[in-house]
Amino acid sequence: MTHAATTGTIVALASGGGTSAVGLIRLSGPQAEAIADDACQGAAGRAVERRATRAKVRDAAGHIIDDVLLTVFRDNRSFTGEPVVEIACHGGRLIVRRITERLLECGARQAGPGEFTERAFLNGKLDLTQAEAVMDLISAQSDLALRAAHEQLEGGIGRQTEQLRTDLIGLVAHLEAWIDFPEEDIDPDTGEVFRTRIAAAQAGIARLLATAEQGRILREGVRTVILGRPNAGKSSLLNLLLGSERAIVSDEAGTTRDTIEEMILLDGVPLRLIDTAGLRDEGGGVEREGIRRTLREAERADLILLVRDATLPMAESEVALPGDSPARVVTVLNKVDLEPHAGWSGDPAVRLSCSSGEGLDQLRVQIREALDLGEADWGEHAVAINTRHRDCLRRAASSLAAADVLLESGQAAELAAMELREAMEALGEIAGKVDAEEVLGVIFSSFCIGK
Ligand SMILES: Nc1nc2c(c(=O)[nH]1)N(C=O)[C@@H](CNc1ccc(C(=O)N[C@@H](CCC(=O)O)C(=O)O)cc1)CN2
Ligand SMILES: Nc1nc2c(ncn2[C@@H]2O[C@H](COP(=O)(O)OP(=O)(O)OP(=O)(O)O)[C@@H](O)[C@H]2O)c(=O)[nH]1
Ligand SMILES: [Mg+2]
Repeated sequence: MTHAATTGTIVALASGGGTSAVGLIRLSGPQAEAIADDACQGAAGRAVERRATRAKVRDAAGHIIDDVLLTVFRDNRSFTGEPVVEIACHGGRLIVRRITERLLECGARQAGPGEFTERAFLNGKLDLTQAEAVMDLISAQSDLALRAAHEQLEGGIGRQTEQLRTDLIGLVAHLEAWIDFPEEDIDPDTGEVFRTRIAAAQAGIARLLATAEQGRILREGVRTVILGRPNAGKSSLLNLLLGSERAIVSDEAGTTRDTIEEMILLDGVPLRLIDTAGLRDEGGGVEREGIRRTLREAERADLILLVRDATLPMAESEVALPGDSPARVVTVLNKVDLEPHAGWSGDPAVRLSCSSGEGLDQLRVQIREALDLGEADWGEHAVAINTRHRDCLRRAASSLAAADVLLESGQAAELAAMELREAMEALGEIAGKVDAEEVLGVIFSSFCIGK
């Protein structure tokens, strides 16, 4: 989102950029209706609000640019919370360009990235987590990701963090009143009561933080790295899981030189599949660089599919996994359609033939099990925080921990109050609501100081 002051009446194409049956151009700002009237001979002013109205957009010389449907949103009842006019035109590139140019000529300016949503935020229609959810909705690649984005758009995360912040406001108010007005008849809660309330807030933060991993998976996919010796069938496995011939497969060892990434859905869970260069000790130049990249991917993996060749004895590189990756591992014995090597030993999770597809269902089951994505975690109310929320929550958690230590020592109430305010501020950043006046409001309304 832009952070420049957002003023004036902005215009932008709201629909996709290519050629389509209909394109949607949005105008938002104080002059939206007047500008649309200029371009459409008063049709916007005559339109009933929120009702599609037929109109013609004309250029300065009076020539028709297009036959359109206008929708006028008045009294700030709109997505952005300010006057909006939407123009549904024919979706040709030239038509869209000419209409946009005409609206610019009539006094609109081109919107910056995210500026409509930014205005919705500034006008209080959305909090920051909801604005982020709009972006998540648009980029969702799976039904689960969509559901999580909808949950966030409904205000789930904003509500939860605001509740935590409200609890802290009460706590800070109480603590500061106690510090500032020791002679007043304020119930001097003992440090223990304060600390119990801090512990409750910490538990709430921990619950939200625990969804970060799920949020990352929803947004980026499970990093699934396909490892194995050259020619084991790694690229064949990528292609099989994808259902298309994405990677080059050949009987020449060392075919894949650089990593290849593709997203797939496994029972609705997004996996980012990463095909790698085969691991072996010899080889030089390009191949060695390929192996270096493979090792780096292995270190960052959530899941490793270790592909072994059933027709060969186990190689040195297959005995131990490279590095000390924390990833789950599923061992796949490939080429089971061929005569197995007599000396093959081990207990693979899956016996697979990339050539025939035999064992693919079993592989899916094993991946699902290795990921341990219980149904409950991915159910209806999938709240999943993003990295910005995580960073704010971590800051809040460390301030709360500091406040707790100070209160435990029993003598640094002022410092503890400062830490609590820091925690509140960090929480407030999540929904974009930071307001120091609120604490004062609570002090004076609930404690009647100076009566
Ligand atoms: N034509 C069109 N379709 C769209 C959008 C849009 O801006 N225009 N949206 C853009 O993302 C999404 C829908 N989101 C919207 C959210 C709020 C309001 C709105 O008019 N809010 C008013 C009135 C509320 C009501 O009557 O329910 C308000 O909040 O005051 C409109 C669309 C997807 N589809
Ligand atoms: N019979 C049989 N051949 C297979 C199977 N899977 C792969 N192959 C063959 O094995 C050879 C190597 O397959 P690739 O998928 O290119 O192997 P890779 O692990 O990606 O190899 P590099 O990229 O060189 O590391 C090709 O000739 C494949 O057709 C299988 O299940 N059965
Ligand atoms: Mg390959």
